[in-house]
Amino acid sequence: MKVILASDHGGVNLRLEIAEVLKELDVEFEDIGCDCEGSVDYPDYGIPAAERVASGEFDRAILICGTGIGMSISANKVPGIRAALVHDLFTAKVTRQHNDSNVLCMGARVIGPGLASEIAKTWIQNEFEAGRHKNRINKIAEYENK
Ligand SMILES: O=C(CO)[C@H](O)[C@H](O)[C@H](O)COP(=O)(O)O
Repeated sequence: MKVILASDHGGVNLRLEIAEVLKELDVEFEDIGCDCEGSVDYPDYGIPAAERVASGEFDRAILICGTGIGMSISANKVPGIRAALVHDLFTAKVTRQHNDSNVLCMGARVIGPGLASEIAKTWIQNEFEAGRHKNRINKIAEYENK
């Protein structure tokens, strides 16, 4: 699995923690920043990362901003992206099993690094269950392709 990792200025420290988690899990990843002291705009990182998942270059993305909301709104504008904003372990698991989410968004101002790391591990390690959930995802894709 190949993962692309990005954040705005609000998510830099948490992004570096998540990079360590990916190393521990032996997951191949590219970290595209930001490498910022000052303020940046989350769409400038979230949209390119999501596009690189949609194109097939990466399997999944993990995107972090202050709340995770800006990143999730941005990523979900890219056709083919199913970005999930997650701050607990239950939805980290279920969004993989039911939604086949290909982008995980978290808010560095919402949860601490311990929980965020567990969420990232859970999200990386769970698989899509398909079955009835596939029909639902297909309906989203059909709408997107209208
Ligand atoms: O998009 C967001 C809010 O939903 C993110 O949390 C951003 O990181 C945040 O808006 C950045 O805020 P700042 O005051 O410019 O640091």
